[in-house]
Amino acid sequence: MDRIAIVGGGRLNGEIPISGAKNSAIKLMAASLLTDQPVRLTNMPRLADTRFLGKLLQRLGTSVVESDGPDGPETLLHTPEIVSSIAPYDLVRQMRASFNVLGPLIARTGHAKVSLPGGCAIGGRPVDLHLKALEALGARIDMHEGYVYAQAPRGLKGAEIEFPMVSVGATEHALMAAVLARGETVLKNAACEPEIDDLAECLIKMGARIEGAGTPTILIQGVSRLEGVTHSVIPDRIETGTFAVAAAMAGGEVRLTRTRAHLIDALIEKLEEAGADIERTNDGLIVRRNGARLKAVDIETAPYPGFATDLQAQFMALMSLAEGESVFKETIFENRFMHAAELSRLGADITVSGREARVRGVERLEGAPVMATDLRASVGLVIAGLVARGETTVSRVYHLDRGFERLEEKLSACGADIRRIQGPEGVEETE
Ligand SMILES: CC(=O)N[C@H]1[C@@H](OP(=O)(O)OP(=O)(O)OC[C@H]2O[C@@H](n3ccc(=O)[nH]c3=O)[C@H](O)[C@@H]2O)O[C@H](CO)[C@@H](O)[C@@H]1O
Ligand SMILES: C=C(OP(=O)(O)O)C(=O)O
Repeated sequence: MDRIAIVGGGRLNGEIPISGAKNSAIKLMAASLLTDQPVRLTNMPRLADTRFLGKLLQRLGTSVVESDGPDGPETLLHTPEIVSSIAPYDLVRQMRASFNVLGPLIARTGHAKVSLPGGCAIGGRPVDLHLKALEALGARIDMHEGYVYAQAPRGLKGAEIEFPMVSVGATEHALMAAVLARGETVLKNAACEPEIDDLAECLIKMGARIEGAGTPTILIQGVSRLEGVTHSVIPDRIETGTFAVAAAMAGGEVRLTRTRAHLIDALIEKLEEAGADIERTNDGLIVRRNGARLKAVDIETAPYPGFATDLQAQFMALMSLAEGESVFKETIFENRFMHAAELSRLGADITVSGREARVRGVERLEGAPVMATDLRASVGLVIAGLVARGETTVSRVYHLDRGFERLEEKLSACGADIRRIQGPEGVEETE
């Protein structure tokens, strides 16, 4: 099992190119099942999650070819025929987004058997909204022994679907299924995350008829088939935000490139309120902090364009050294404060009560062994390690590898003292 060791104290100075968004790439990969033509995804992040999903797609009949193109890493996905409509437990349990193959499989073949998903353990994470949306589109759903069985022998039919709460995954799932359904579908109270816009943009290029993606109401006119496409994955806003927080934490000056500052407006507002200096550029942003201690600010997570729950752990690490007390309210997932206990091992002063955490800024953190509990929590610990005195070792790095491409390399290039300690060969720990 690999660990990451960080010796804290140095500032960060330099440039970090941002990769394609994990949470977009994996949905786009699933969407490639909707056509029998080749789908070329450029600006692809190379991550454990994209690798896992590639394995699942291969099982379903997709050829998956990775290469390096002029715009960085590419993946060519081609599913001339669905050879299996079964997504087995072993390939779905590791990552939530694997479940999103269900809709495309039903849309393409009229039936599917997909294991209930895994993913970060940050709350109950049911899939009822996904299933209700598919039922509304005419699929018959049954559940046995951890598997969802879906049937729509005469194809899917457009419907009006109003989500009782905002769900990124359910919105994407309904969108992917509705593009090949007969007639019109209206999605109300849809999620507005940039990854949904990215998915819709790709589907439109494939011939889908979609209006309103990125707003709470999405209108879809079903078409009978989709074409192949070349599509560049949107920059990863969570990686962008993570490095922005890391720079604000360590101090110095870091230029984030190949990204878009507006994707993290809510975070930028909070970083500025805390006292960091942010400059928006044509291809990203520059984050500076020279000397002065940051001030405590409060955070409440919310669906986009609100403060992203996927940046909450990183910001908590930042606030652990700020002057004053900050209150964190986590409104999306009921169990997403597991990093608090690990940050406390480094000397942070944090009290968690239900969905609220109070962080009283301390003068310094001290390095210690800590354990990653989920993807974003683990990078929050790395950020804390960047400033903690002495060495911090983060174990269970497989969480980190799900969503951060070449993290050590990118931080080292800015002067961080960070290295991976390889675990014994042949031992790959999974969730
Ligand atoms: C792979 C991916 O893109 N993951 C992201 C996606 O997760 P994911 O798509 O799983 O998150 P959702 O937006 O669906 O979840 C939001 C809330 O809705 C609840 N819910 C969701 C579906 C459902 O059928 N029933 C239900 O009750 C969830 O438990 C949660 O409390 O959006 C989250 C919220 O921005 C991010 O933290 C994840 O990084
Ligand atoms: C929670 C995340 O991923 P998943 O939904 O796959 O668990 C994440 O990307 O932060």
